[in-house]
Amino acid sequence: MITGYTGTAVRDAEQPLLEAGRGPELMAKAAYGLANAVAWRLRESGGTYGSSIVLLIGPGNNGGDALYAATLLLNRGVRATAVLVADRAHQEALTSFRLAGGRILKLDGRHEECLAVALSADLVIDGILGIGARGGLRGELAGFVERLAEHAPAVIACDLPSGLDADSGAVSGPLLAALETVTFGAIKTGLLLPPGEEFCGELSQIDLGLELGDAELRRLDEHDIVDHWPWPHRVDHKYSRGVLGVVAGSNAYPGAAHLALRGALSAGTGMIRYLGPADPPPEVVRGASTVAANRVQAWLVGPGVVEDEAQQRRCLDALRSGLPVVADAGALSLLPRELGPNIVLTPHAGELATLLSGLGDRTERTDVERQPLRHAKRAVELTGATVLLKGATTIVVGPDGQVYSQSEGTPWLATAGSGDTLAGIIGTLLASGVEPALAAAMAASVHGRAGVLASQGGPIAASDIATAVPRVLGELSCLA
Ligand SMILES: NC(=O)C1=CN([C@@H]2O[C@H](COP(=O)(O)OP(=O)(O)OC[C@H]3O[C@@H](n4cnc5c(N)ncnc54)[C@H](O)[C@@H]3O)[C@@H](O)[C@H]2O)[C@@H](O)CC1
Ligand SMILES: Nc1ncnc2c1ncn2[C@@H]1O[C@H](COP(=O)(O)OP(=O)(O)O)[C@@H](O)[C@H]1O
Ligand SMILES: [K+]
Repeated sequence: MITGYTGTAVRDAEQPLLEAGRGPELMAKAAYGLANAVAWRLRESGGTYGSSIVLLIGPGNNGGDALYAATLLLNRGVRATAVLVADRAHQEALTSFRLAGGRILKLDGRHEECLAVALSADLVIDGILGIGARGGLRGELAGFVERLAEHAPAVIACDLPSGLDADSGAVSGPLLAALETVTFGAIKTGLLLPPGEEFCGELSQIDLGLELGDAELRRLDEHDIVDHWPWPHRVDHKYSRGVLGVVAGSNAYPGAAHLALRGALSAGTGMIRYLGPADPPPEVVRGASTVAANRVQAWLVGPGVVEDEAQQRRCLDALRSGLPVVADAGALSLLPRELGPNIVLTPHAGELATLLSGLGDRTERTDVERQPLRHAKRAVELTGATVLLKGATTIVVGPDGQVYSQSEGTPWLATAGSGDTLAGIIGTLLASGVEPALAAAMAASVHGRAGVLASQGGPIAASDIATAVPRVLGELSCLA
């Protein structure tokens, strides 16, 4: 499992060590880790000795880390130029850098020269701002970084890409996209959240020996899926594995029902009872026409439910049944005011904006896209439900505040019906008794992996995702 911590949590964890006078030791560890990562990249692109790096140095300790790292690299034969972008820089680190033979330039009005130097380097180290940043890059510096970013230089970010909000992943102003972000002490939550995540490149973490409390955010890996997936036992039968009720499809949109059912079947459900006008596949049992007359362990409601009163009534009945429910698509506009934590809502950014606006918080889709975690948390606060916000990175927030961020997918997953199969997988997990936030996060992970497996780099249809899910689970089961 990958865990994410806020900048504040990292600062708090550092505090006792700083008070004990161990600040220089922490910086030395951070710098050593950064220097190794840079050396590794330089070796990959032709060798360390004689190569050149340019450091963009801001006013705080982030710049200090970069300067100390460069001092180590100067001693290994790397040529290094520091471009000071603020009116001050970490003094001791600057002195070490200068004494080791580093060249120093000031940005101050000399953009053309600094740009030319940066573009001639093998690597640019972004040491402008770290967890002390407040807001994005501004003014003259923003203009310089914007111009440099247009040339897409090879960048390693020190702790985080400067201008990215360490806690939320929000991006305001220009940012240098990194090949790699070398982060210190703990992975900051903003590095695992959109939109900032897209600028981080590969993530590596340098251990500083900090004592951290509970993580703010988790990202499940394959071992977590193996540990928590409801693998069937030898003595299981279809009822013990869980029965899922599905209310999906309408006369206008029968296809969504098929995809949701295929998603649920692909994840290994014990049985499905289907309510709606579509013709279900042979593996699916037709349920009694009212929700109350069906014995199930969980419901999946909403895919393809549009302008169909009978189906909408069933969605509402399921939402009020007290059982775990995944509410997708059409069901998101039918929600009762009070929801419990065992209801999983699965909006994309546009649907979340509509949902929040309907609850009195006027929100545009772009607001959600700029700060997805904040808006997903707001939806949890207002509804009491578990919220899965879909996207290239899918975020799950549970009512107890647990946050998951899953990012296994491929952009080819952005295809009609893809969300219906995801809802099906969540439904199967809920029917098996998996706790809702974990069910949603595992489903997002497996859905993403299935997309990658089905795609092999090329386009996919939503049904291909469902076809790939059993293979993904088969491969994962080998790790068990
Ligand atoms: N605290 C520690 O013990 C350690 C910190 N480390 C490094 O220290 C960094 C944090 O250092 P600092 O607290 O000095 O913070 P930064 O290096 O992020 O710099 C913050 C300073 O930049 C200025 N600033 C803030 N927002 C700005 C903006 N939008 N535009 C222009 N200037 C802005 C302010 O003057 C602020 O004091 C971490 O990211 C990490 O790289 C590491 O050395 C490990 C140990
Ligand atoms: N760029 C992307 N990269 C990876 N996954 C994506 C991307 N865009 C969308 N997805 C995933 O594809 C699915 C799309 O769901 P949704 O928007 O509900 O589509 P539909 O309603 O057509 O089924 C979600 O699981 C989402 O996380
Ligand atoms: K930085």
